Amino acid sequence: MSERYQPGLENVIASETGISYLDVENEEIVLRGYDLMELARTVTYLDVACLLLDGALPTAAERDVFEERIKAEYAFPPQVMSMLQLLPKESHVMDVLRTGISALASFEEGQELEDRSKAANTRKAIRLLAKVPQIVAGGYRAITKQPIIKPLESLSYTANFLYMITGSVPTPMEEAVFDQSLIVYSEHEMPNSTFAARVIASTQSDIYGALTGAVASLKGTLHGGANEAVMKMLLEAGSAEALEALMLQKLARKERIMGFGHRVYMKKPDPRAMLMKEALETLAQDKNEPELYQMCVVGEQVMKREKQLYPNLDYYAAPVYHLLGIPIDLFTPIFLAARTIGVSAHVIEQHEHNRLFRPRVLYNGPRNLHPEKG
Ligand SMILES: CC(=O)SCCNC(=O)CCNC(=O)[C@H](O)C(C)(C)COP(=O)(O)OP(=O)(O)OC[C@H]1O[C@@H](n2cnc3c(N)ncnc32)[C@H](O)[C@@H]1OP(=O)(O)O
Ligand SMILES: O=C([O-])CC(=O)C(=O)O
Repeated sequence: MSERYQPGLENVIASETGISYLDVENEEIVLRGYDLMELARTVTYLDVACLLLDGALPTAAERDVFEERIKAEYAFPPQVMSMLQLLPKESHVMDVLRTGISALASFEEGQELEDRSKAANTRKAIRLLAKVPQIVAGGYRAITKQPIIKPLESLSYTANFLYMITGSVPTPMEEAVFDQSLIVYSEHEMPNSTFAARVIASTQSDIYGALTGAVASLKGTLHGGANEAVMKMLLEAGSAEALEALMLQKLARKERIMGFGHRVYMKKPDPRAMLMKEALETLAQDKNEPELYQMCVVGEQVMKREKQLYPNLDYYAAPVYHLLGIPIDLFTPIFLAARTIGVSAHVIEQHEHNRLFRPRVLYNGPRNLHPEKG
């Protein structure tokens, strides 16, 4: 048995994969052979979803068929939505999402839930693509006692997702920015949530269980939960000067600043953050909110100066979502909705080339104790 122990499994190779790889040295996020940043600038989220599931980019006609397959799965079990409506309004939307995804599993018919074949897992991934955004938007509306907005099939997948959240059909520019954010959130090699999903899938458990585990992982502020924390910090500060002061106070108290640092990029920029920074600049101009962009840039400079830390995706995705009129409580759930396809691809791969995850420990507890007799 290897005695090498890496706390947090830092730099440990946990799996072989053909899905994605962070080539930090060359500042490239490789996604099935493509550069994620190039994909985000040139194709749509559904193209990337197809690429993740099938291993190849679709033609325009194939992408249309894929979109139709998703829309054909828009029908949502009313029992699940009624159940979500019973949850207390204080519930975290990630908990609502966890409950909703878990409950959806019970509505798979026949042997479908237990079928681990690639074809069956792909069908379930497509159903999840259709239904997870409805749990995000509808679940939030359910607990906040707002009317639930049903999907509009005449809208694109991405425009409909935003429409179900805000109640307004997005402008082409809003749709494009939101779509780009979904692409950059879609897949990222082996983050904690994907690892959790693969560990669960490795017992031959089903895709819903694996995704439910990923939701629980992604909720934490050291992972997906950071995007909500970022927006709260930006709103609390309210101006560039106040943000600088707030960050310095937090750093003096040895607190972490959400949206900065990354286990893999470490002291290098997260390319996705830079793309969202561009999107924020464009959106801020369009919405006549240049101060928000300026404030974020100042925050970035402060962290570079004080800690040599760069922003991660969550730092710039948060203000983008804010300007799109999305409530903060939905930021992390949207991350999960976008990541559903990446996690699904990993579950499919895990089931196809499975070996049970079962590591060992470095035991540091006592030994040779005995219960007292009598
Ligand atoms: C899309 C995503 O999920 S990206 C991640 C989103 N999460 C966040 O933004 C949360 C804030 N960031 C962090 O907490 C960390 O950078 C993590 C969890 C993402 C990565 O952490 P790790 O790889 O475990 O690094 P670790 O926690 O060992 O930090 C290394 C050093 O950098 C410091 N550091 C790292 N991130 C931050 C931060 N955001 N603010 C302040 N200091 C930080 C640590 O305090 C530590 O300093 P020290 O060596 O003086 O003690
Ligand atoms: O890779 C990670 O550890 C976290 C992250 O950025 C992501 O999941 O997008």
